[in-house]
Amino acid sequence: MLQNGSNGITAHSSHGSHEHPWQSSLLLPVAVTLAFIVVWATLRRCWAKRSPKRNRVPPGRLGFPIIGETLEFLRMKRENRLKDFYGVREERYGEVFRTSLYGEETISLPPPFGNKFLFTSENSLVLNRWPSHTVALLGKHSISVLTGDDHKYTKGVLMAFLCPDALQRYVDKVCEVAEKHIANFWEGRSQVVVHPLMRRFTLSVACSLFVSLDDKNEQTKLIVPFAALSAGLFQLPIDLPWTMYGKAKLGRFAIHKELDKYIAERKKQLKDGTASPDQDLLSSLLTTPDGNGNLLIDDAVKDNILFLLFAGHETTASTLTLALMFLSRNPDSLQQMLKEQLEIKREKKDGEGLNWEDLKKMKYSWRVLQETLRMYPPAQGGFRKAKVDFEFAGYSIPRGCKLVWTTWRSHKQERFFPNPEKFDPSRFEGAPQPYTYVPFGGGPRLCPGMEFAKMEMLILFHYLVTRFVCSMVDPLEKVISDPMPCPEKGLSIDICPR
Ligand code: HEM
Repeated sequence: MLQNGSNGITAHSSHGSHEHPWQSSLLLPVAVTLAFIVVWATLRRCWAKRSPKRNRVPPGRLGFPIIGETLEFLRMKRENRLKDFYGVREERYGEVFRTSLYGEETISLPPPFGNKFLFTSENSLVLNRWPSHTVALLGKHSISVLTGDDHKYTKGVLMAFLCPDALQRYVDKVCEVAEKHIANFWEGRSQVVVHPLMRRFTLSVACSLFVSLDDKNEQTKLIVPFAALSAGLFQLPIDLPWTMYGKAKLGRFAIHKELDKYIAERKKQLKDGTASPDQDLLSSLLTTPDGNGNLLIDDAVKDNILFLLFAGHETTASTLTLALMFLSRNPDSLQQMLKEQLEIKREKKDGEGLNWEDLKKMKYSWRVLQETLRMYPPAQGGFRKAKVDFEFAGYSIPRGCKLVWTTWRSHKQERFFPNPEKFDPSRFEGAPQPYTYVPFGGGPRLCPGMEFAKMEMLILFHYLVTRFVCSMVDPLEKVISDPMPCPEKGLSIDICPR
């Protein structure tokens, strides 16, 4: 083969002229590029043919083969500039446009009616659909991946555990975890790095309530694997031990190993009566039968506990950290929050904890968190797949086509949130236009942990703002998303007792 190739090239020189070395060295790249273009054009034509009305496919740019526009998307996601990623394309192609993310053509629909459409068409026209490499990390039995009856059953089990009636029973426990956390990691210090501490706190709450795991050493074992899982979740899926994605897979493996232990132990306890079926989420998942009277297999229990521990701590840790950053930068907001929290504290006897009624009074504090979630939503959106061929805004969407909704196409838009770059909790005194404020998603996929997140964040803030005066070490610290938004260096703050 090699010989044939060299003959082909040397045939030129048999005419007497010596070829420049750059001429021969250019032949191969040119041929490869041409082949590339031909394959790419063919693939694009195939896609167009698959759609029922060829001329009504949404316009857009698909970028490079396979990679598509993923690298630009990831870079802008990291820099918190997804507003521009979507904005530039909207300006160029119109409200409904195509891009290519994680190896698949993807259509972006505009808020509010695109969000409404995706949230209300679940199961009839669209299905939830994560990229396959994300599924490999979250697990194929995880609620976030399930559809239809399997999804309904798992959501039912979770909601029994996360509904407001159940949440009221957890307030004491969360207060206890918050008090211990502050005593261990905040009191007696003059400076702390906030984000790792918030991660520790939210993981403690999740471990304690979801799997009754209170032992600090056992909880600590989960911190590194979860950090690896989180960091690799939205990276390019290159599965090597030293890539972010490869490390995330190792993280998942380490978490599953720990969960194997808890499940075996809990099954024993349920059998000998030392644990109850409604003790926590782990017991509920192990003992609640589905419509056919079947119990979940162990892999399904593991995937769901992993997802709950992940979703239940990374998102809230990001929001708590950024809310503290905004409060340090906005003394007026801090004063209003402090006033509200001190009024609640004044009504308490010494050592008395918070209760559900107290949380309802924290209206301004919740607006601070809502505004933080508007400006830096931990979940940038979600993917769906067309279940059947359908039309949207005059465009044909073929069955199997991937669709994306995102917080970034509405949260930072002047027309929905005037002066969108300004931190202004008072904008939540009224309700935002429907389907424009979507940090927790919507429809049947609405985050079931929304009220839980609100409860634990308000409780921690009560203790923090009433006990400490905080100021940022670097007031200009940049926020990056990796994958959740967070100050680049974790937010160092100086603290002193109030
Ligand atoms: C600030 C905190 C949080 C934010 C911003 C958030 C955001 C979201 C979003 C946007 C979705 C929907 C994704 C989609 O439509 O594809 C979601 C789903 C989910 N979240 Fe949260 N979440 C938060 C906290 C929590 C907590 C504390 C838990 C657990 C206690 C939790 C558990 C879940 C679960 C299980 C789902 C999957 C629901 C389903 O597929 O039906 N989340 N979350």
